[in-house]
Amino acid sequence: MLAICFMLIGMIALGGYTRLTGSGLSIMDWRPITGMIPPLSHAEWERQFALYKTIPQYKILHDGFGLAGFQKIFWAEWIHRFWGRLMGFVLLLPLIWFAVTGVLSRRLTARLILFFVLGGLQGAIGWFMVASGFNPDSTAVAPVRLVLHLCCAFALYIAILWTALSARNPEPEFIPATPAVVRVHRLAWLVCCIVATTIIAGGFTAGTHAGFSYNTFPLMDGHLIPAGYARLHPFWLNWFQNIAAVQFDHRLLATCTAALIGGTIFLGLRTPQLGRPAQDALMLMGWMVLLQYALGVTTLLLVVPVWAGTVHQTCAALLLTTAIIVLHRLRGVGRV
Ligand code: HEM
Repeated sequence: MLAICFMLIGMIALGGYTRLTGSGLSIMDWRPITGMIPPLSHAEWERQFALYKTIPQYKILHDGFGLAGFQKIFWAEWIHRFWGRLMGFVLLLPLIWFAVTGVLSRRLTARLILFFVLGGLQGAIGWFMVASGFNPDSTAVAPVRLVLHLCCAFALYIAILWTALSARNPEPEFIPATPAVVRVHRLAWLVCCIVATTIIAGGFTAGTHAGFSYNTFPLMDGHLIPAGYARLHPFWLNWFQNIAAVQFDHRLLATCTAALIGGTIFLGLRTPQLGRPAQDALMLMGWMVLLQYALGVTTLLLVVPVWAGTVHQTCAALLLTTAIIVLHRLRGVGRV
C-alpha cells in the first residue's frame, strides 16, 4: 500500500505534467483494456493524429506541430493512463495472493477491493473530464471536471495512505486528553480541512488558467484585493469563473493554511504530552507548507512554467501527506 501511495504521488505529478503541456486531449478514445497498447504502425499514428486534428485544441494551440509534435503529447497522456493501469495491477495481484493465503483480514480485503473499484472509477472520471475538452467551443477541459478528477485522486490517496499507516502501526499510542492536547488535535483536523480547501482552490486556479494573469506578489495589479473581484453575478460565481477572484481566493487560503499550521506547531511544541512522534510530524508539516508556499509564489512569478506547476501540484500532495501523518499520530488522544 505504501508502494501504491508513492505511485499515486507519481501519478499526481504525471497528471500535472500532462495538463501543463496541453497533452490531455491527445488520446480521443477510452479503451480500458486495449488502450494499454500504443499505436504500433505508422498508419495507426496517422489515424490518431487525424482524429486529434478535428478538435479545436489542435487548431488553436498546436496547429502545424506535425506528427512528431503529436507523438510527444500523446506519450505524456499515454504514460499517465498506463501508470493508472499499472497501479491497478500493483494493488490487485498482491491482494489476490494475500487474500488466498489468508494473510489479510476480511475487513482489510474488503477495503482493498473497494480501493481497486474506486481506482477504476477514477479512470472513468478522468475520461469524463477529458471528454469535456472535445466540445466544439473548448480548447481545454471543464474546470469543474478537472477539480472533480483532482479531488477524487486526493481522496483515494488519503484513504490508501491512512490504511497503510494503520496497517504499519495498528495500535495507536495513548496520549492523555488534556485541554492543550485536545486543542492541538482539533487544530490538526482544521489544518487538514483548510489544506483540502486550498487544494480545491488550486484546482480552479489551474482549471481557469488564472496563474497566467496577475503575476505579481503579494499585490494583484497594484491592489491587495484585485479590482473586479465581484464582477460576476450571482456573487458565488466569482469563486469558480472569475480569474481575479479565483487566484485571490487561492492566495488567501494558502496564507491562512500557512498561518494555521504555524499556530498549530507553536501550540504543539509547547505541549510535551503529545509525544515526540506527533511533534516531529508537526515540524515536517511546517517545513512542507513553507516549501509549498514558496513554490506557489515561484509558479506565479515565473508565469507557470511546466516544471514549477508540476512540482507545485506534487508538493500539494506531499503537504497533505504530512497533515494526514500528524492526524494519524494523534489517533491515540484519549484512547486507553
Ligand atoms: C498551502 C499552500 C498551497 C497549496 C496546498 C496549493 C495547492 C495547489 C494545487 C493542488 C494546485 C494545482 C491544482 C491542479 O493542478 O488541478 C495549485 C495551483 C496553483 N497555485 Fe497553489 N497552492 C498553495 C499555495 C500557493 C501560493 C502561495 C500561490 C501564489 C501566490 C499559489 C499559486 C498557484 C498557481 C498560480 C497555480 C496554477 C498553476 C497551474 O496552472 O498549474 N499557490 N496550487
